[in-house]
Amino acid sequence: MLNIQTVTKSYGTFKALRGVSLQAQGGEVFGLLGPNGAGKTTLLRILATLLRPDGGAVTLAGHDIQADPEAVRRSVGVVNGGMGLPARLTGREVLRSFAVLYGLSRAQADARIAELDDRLELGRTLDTRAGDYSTGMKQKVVIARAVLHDPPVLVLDEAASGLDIFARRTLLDFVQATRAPGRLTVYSTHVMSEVEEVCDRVAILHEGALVTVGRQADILAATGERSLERAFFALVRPEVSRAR
Ligand SMILES: Nc1ncnc2c1ncn2[C@@H]1O[C@H](COP(=O)(O)OP(=O)(O)OP(=O)(O)O)[C@@H](O)[C@H]1O
Repeated sequence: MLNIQTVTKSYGTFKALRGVSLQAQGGEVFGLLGPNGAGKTTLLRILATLLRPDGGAVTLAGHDIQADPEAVRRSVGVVNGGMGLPARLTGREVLRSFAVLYGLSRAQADARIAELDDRLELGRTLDTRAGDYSTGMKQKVVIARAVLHDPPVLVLDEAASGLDIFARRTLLDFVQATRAPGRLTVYSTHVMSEVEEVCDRVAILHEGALVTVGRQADILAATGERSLERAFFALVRPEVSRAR
Protein backbone atom coordinates (compact mmCIF):
# COMPACT_ATOMS: atom_id res chain seq x y z
CA MET A 1 0.00 0.00 0.00
CA LEU A 2 2.92 2.33 0.80
CA ASN A 3 6.46 1.65 -0.33
CA ILE A 4 9.17 4.20 0.46
CA GLN A 5 12.64 3.44 -0.92
CA THR A 6 15.80 5.34 0.14
CA VAL A 7 14.15 8.76 0.06
CA THR A 8 16.45 11.74 0.51
CA LYS A 9 15.62 15.41 0.85
CA SER A 10 17.80 18.41 1.65
CA TYR A 11 16.92 22.04 2.32
CA GLY A 12 20.04 23.80 1.04
CA THR A 13 22.91 21.96 2.72
CA PHE A 14 20.71 20.63 5.55
CA LYS A 15 19.82 16.96 5.12
CA ALA A 16 16.23 16.56 6.34
CA LEU A 17 15.89 12.94 5.09
CA ARG A 18 18.98 10.74 4.75
CA GLY A 19 17.71 7.72 2.80
CA VAL A 20 14.51 6.54 4.46
CA SER A 21 12.99 3.20 3.43
CA LEU A 22 9.83 1.67 4.85
CA GLN A 23 6.75 -0.26 3.83
CA ALA A 24 3.22 -0.20 5.24
CA GLN A 25 0.28 -2.42 4.35
CA GLY A 26 -3.48 -2.07 4.08
CA GLY A 27 -5.23 -2.86 7.36
CA GLU A 28 -2.58 -1.05 9.39
CA VAL A 29 -2.46 2.09 11.44
CA PHE A 30 1.20 2.88 10.94
CA GLY A 31 2.89 5.24 13.39
CA LEU A 32 5.58 7.69 12.38
CA LEU A 33 7.22 8.84 15.55
CA GLY A 34 10.04 11.28 16.12
CA PRO A 35 10.98 14.45 17.94
CA ASN A 36 10.60 17.93 16.44
CA GLY A 37 12.73 18.27 13.35
CA ALA A 38 13.11 14.51 12.76
CA GLY A 39 11.79 14.85 9.21
CA LYS A 40 8.27 13.47 9.65
CA THR A 41 6.46 16.33 7.94
CA THR A 42 9.00 16.35 5.12
CA LEU A 43 8.42 12.64 4.51
CA LEU A 44 4.62 12.98 4.65
CA ARG A 45 4.65 15.95 2.28
CA ILE A 46 6.68 13.87 -0.17
CA LEU A 47 4.28 10.94 -0.12
CA ALA A 48 1.31 13.29 -0.54
CA THR A 49 3.07 14.83 -3.61
CA LEU A 50 3.31 18.25 -1.94
CA LEU A 51 7.11 18.14 -2.04
CA ARG A 52 9.57 16.46 -4.43
CA PRO A 53 12.23 14.15 -3.02
CA ASP A 54 15.83 14.64 -4.13
CA GLY A 55 16.30 10.89 -4.47
CA GLY A 56 14.59 7.57 -3.93
CA ALA A 57 11.14 6.36 -4.90
CA VAL A 58 7.67 6.17 -3.36
CA THR A 59 4.58 4.27 -4.45
CA LEU A 60 1.24 4.79 -2.72
CA ALA A 61 -1.80 2.59 -3.43
CA GLY A 62 0.14 1.26 -6.42
CA HIS A 63 0.88 4.68 -7.92
CA ASP A 64 4.33 6.22 -8.29
CA ILE A 65 4.46 9.73 -6.77
CA GLN A 66 6.64 11.06 -9.57
CA ALA A 67 5.06 9.27 -12.54
CA ASP A 68 1.41 9.62 -11.51
CA PRO A 69 0.96 12.33 -8.86
CA GLU A 70 -2.73 12.84 -9.78
CA ALA A 71 -3.58 9.22 -8.99
CA VAL A 72 -1.64 9.49 -5.73
CA ARG A 73 -3.63 12.60 -4.74
CA ARG A 74 -6.91 10.79 -5.41
CA SER A 75 -5.74 7.94 -3.19
CA VAL A 76 -4.70 9.94 -0.16
CA GLY A 77 -6.35 12.27 2.35
CA VAL A 78 -4.04 14.53 4.33
CA VAL A 79 -4.59 16.31 7.62
CA ASN A 80 -1.89 18.66 8.87
CA GLY A 81 -1.76 21.67 11.11
CA GLY A 82 -1.67 24.27 8.41
CA MET A 83 -5.03 23.73 6.77
CA GLY A 84 -7.44 26.62 7.10
CA LEU A 85 -11.19 26.74 6.55
CA PRO A 86 -13.08 29.66 4.98
CA ALA A 87 -14.45 31.58 7.97
CA ARG A 88 -17.79 32.48 6.34
CA LEU A 89 -18.78 28.94 5.37
CA THR A 90 -20.44 26.37 7.60
CA GLY A 91 -18.94 22.91 7.87
CA ARG A 92 -21.64 21.52 5.61
CA GLU A 93 -20.91 24.16 2.97
CA VAL A 94 -17.18 23.43 3.15
CA LEU A 95 -17.78 19.71 2.72
CA ARG A 96 -20.32 20.18 -0.09
CA SER A 97 -17.95 22.43 -2.01
CA PHE A 98 -15.12 19.90 -1.69
CA ALA A 99 -17.51 17.14 -2.74
CA VAL A 100 -18.04 19.02 -6.01
CA LEU A 101 -14.25 19.07 -6.55
CA TYR A 102 -14.17 15.33 -5.95
CA GLY A 103 -16.94 14.81 -8.50
CA LEU A 104 -19.64 13.66 -6.06
CA SER A 105 -23.30 14.41 -6.76
CA ARG A 106 -25.26 16.38 -4.13
CA ALA A 107 -27.00 13.16 -3.01
CA GLN A 108 -23.69 11.30 -2.72
CA ALA A 109 -22.16 14.23 -0.86
CA ASP A 110 -25.02 14.48 1.62
CA ALA A 111 -24.96 10.72 2.25
CA ARG A 112 -21.21 10.86 2.88
CA ILE A 113 -21.57 13.92 5.14
CA ALA A 114 -24.24 12.08 7.16
CA GLU A 115 -21.90 9.09 7.53
CA LEU A 116 -19.02 11.32 8.65
CA ASP A 117 -21.36 13.19 11.01
CA ASP A 118 -21.98 9.86 12.68
CA ARG A 119 -18.35 8.76 12.82
CA LEU A 120 -16.77 12.08 13.77
CA GLU A 121 -19.68 13.44 15.87
CA LEU A 122 -19.77 16.60 13.78
CA GLY A 123 -23.13 17.62 15.27
CA ARG A 124 -23.71 21.38 15.32
CA THR A 125 -20.31 21.88 13.67
CA LEU A 126 -22.01 21.19 10.34
CA ASP A 127 -24.25 24.24 10.56
CA THR A 128 -21.89 26.60 12.37
CA ARG A 129 -19.63 28.98 10.45
CA ALA A 130 -15.97 27.97 10.49
CA GLY A 131 -15.03 31.42 11.83
CA ASP A 132 -16.82 30.51 15.08
CA TYR A 133 -15.20 27.10 15.52
CA SER A 134 -13.20 25.90 18.49
CA THR A 135 -9.94 24.09 17.65
CA GLY A 136 -11.70 20.72 18.08
CA MET A 137 -14.60 21.65 15.77
CA LYS A 138 -12.17 22.92 13.14
CA GLN A 139 -10.08 19.77 13.26
CA LYS A 140 -13.13 17.52 12.86
CA VAL A 141 -14.19 19.33 9.70
CA VAL A 142 -10.62 19.26 8.38
CA ILE A 143 -10.56 15.48 8.92
CA ALA A 144 -14.00 15.05 7.33
CA ARG A 145 -12.80 17.09 4.34
CA ALA A 146 -9.67 14.90 4.01
CA VAL A 147 -11.68 11.65 3.87
CA LEU A 148 -14.70 12.92 1.93
CA HIS A 149 -13.59 11.10 -1.25
CA ASP A 150 -13.01 7.92 0.80
CA PRO A 151 -9.30 7.56 -0.01
CA PRO A 152 -7.61 4.24 0.83
CA VAL A 153 -4.72 6.06 2.53
CA LEU A 154 -5.13 8.65 5.27
CA VAL A 155 -2.17 10.70 6.49
CA LEU A 156 -2.51 12.44 9.84
CA ASP A 157 0.33 14.80 10.76
CA GLU A 158 0.16 15.94 14.40
CA ALA A 159 -3.61 15.79 13.99
CA ALA A 160 -4.30 15.73 17.73
CA SER A 161 -2.16 18.74 18.56
CA GLY A 162 -4.16 21.46 20.28
CA LEU A 163 -7.22 19.25 20.76
CA ASP A 164 -8.87 18.91 24.16
CA ILE A 165 -9.46 15.45 25.62
CA PHE A 166 -12.92 15.09 24.03
CA ALA A 167 -11.83 16.02 20.52
CA ARG A 168 -8.69 13.91 20.89
CA ARG A 169 -10.79 10.93 21.95
CA THR A 170 -13.06 11.35 18.90
CA LEU A 171 -9.99 11.49 16.66
CA LEU A 172 -8.32 8.41 18.15
CA ASP A 173 -11.60 6.45 18.06
CA PHE A 174 -12.04 7.49 14.42
CA VAL A 175 -8.55 6.24 13.60
CA GLN A 176 -9.26 2.94 15.34
CA ALA A 177 -12.57 2.53 13.52
CA THR A 178 -10.99 3.35 10.17
CA ARG A 179 -8.67 0.34 10.38
CA ALA A 180 -9.86 -2.06 7.68
CA PRO A 181 -8.47 -4.36 5.00
CA GLY A 182 -7.21 -2.31 2.06
CA ARG A 183 -6.97 0.88 4.14
CA LEU A 184 -3.86 2.43 5.59
CA THR A 185 -3.62 5.24 8.10
CA VAL A 186 -0.23 6.87 8.65
CA TYR A 187 -0.30 8.54 12.04
CA SER A 188 2.59 10.93 12.61
CA THR A 189 3.27 12.56 15.95
CA HIS A 190 5.90 13.28 18.57
CA VAL A 191 3.43 12.18 21.29
CA MET A 192 4.36 8.60 22.16
CA SER A 193 1.15 7.80 24.06
CA GLU A 194 -0.99 8.42 20.95
CA VAL A 195 1.13 5.97 18.99
CA GLU A 196 0.98 3.43 21.81
CA GLU A 197 -2.80 3.59 21.73
CA VAL A 198 -3.64 3.44 18.03
CA CYS A 199 -0.71 2.15 16.00
CA ASP A 200 0.09 -1.41 14.98
CA ARG A 201 3.60 -0.87 13.66
CA VAL A 202 5.80 2.12 14.30
CA ALA A 203 8.73 3.74 12.54
CA ILE A 204 10.94 5.93 14.70
CA LEU A 205 12.63 8.74 12.81
CA HIS A 206 15.50 10.77 14.23
CA GLU A 207 17.56 13.44 12.46
CA GLY A 208 16.30 12.35 9.07
CA ALA A 209 17.06 8.65 9.46
CA LEU A 210 15.02 5.65 10.49
CA VAL A 211 16.09 4.39 13.91
CA THR A 212 13.82 1.37 13.94
CA VAL A 213 10.58 0.04 12.49
CA GLY A 214 8.41 -2.76 13.79
CA ARG A 215 5.53 -3.81 15.98
CA GLN A 216 5.45 -1.95 19.26
CA ALA A 217 5.83 -5.15 21.29
CA ASP A 218 8.90 -6.13 19.25
CA ILE A 219 10.52 -2.70 19.72
CA LEU A 220 9.95 -2.93 23.48
CA ALA A 221 11.28 -6.49 23.59
CA ALA A 222 14.38 -5.60 21.51
CA THR A 223 15.26 -2.66 23.74
CA GLY A 224 14.19 -4.25 27.02
CA GLU A 225 12.13 -1.13 27.78
CA ARG A 226 8.55 -0.84 28.96
CA SER A 227 7.43 2.22 26.99
CA LEU A 228 8.06 3.62 23.54
CA GLU A 229 9.49 6.75 25.10
CA ARG A 230 12.11 4.74 26.98
CA ALA A 231 12.74 2.61 23.89
CA PHE A 232 13.27 5.78 21.87
CA PHE A 233 15.93 7.02 24.28
CA ALA A 234 17.56 3.60 24.43
CA LEU A 235 17.83 3.63 20.63
CA VAL A 236 18.97 7.19 19.99
CA ARG A 237 20.87 7.94 23.21
CA PRO A 238 22.04 4.61 24.58
CA GLU A 239 24.56 6.29 26.91
CA VAL A 240 21.84 8.53 28.48
CA SER A 241 19.45 5.60 28.73
CA ARG A 242 22.01 3.39 30.50
CA ALA A 243 22.80 6.12 33.04
CA ARG A 244 19.17 6.45 34.16
N1 LIG B 1 11.39 24.71 3.88
C1 LIG B 1 12.40 24.42 4.72
N2 LIG B 1 13.58 25.06 4.63
C2 LIG B 1 14.61 24.78 5.44
N3 LIG B 1 14.57 23.82 6.41
C3 LIG B 1 13.43 23.16 6.56
C4 LIG B 1 12.29 23.41 5.73
N4 LIG B 1 11.29 22.58 6.11
C5 LIG B 1 11.79 21.85 7.14
N5 LIG B 1 13.06 22.19 7.38
C6 LIG B 1 13.95 21.58 8.41
O1 LIG B 1 14.00 20.18 8.18
C7 LIG B 1 13.98 19.47 9.41
C8 LIG B 1 12.84 18.48 9.40
O2 LIG B 1 11.61 19.21 9.46
P1 LIG B 1 10.19 18.47 9.51
O3 LIG B 1 9.16 19.53 9.59
O4 LIG B 1 10.12 17.49 8.41
O5 LIG B 1 10.31 17.70 10.89
P2 LIG B 1 9.20 17.06 11.80
O6 LIG B 1 9.73 15.74 12.24
O7 LIG B 1 7.90 17.09 11.12
O8 LIG B 1 9.20 18.01 13.05
P3 LIG B 1 7.99 18.83 13.72
O9 LIG B 1 7.35 17.86 14.63
O10 LIG B 1 8.74 19.92 14.44
O11 LIG B 1 7.15 19.36 12.61
C9 LIG B 1 13.89 20.53 10.52
O12 LIG B 1 15.18 20.75 11.04
C10 LIG B 1 13.38 21.75 9.80
O13 LIG B 1 13.86 22.93 10.40
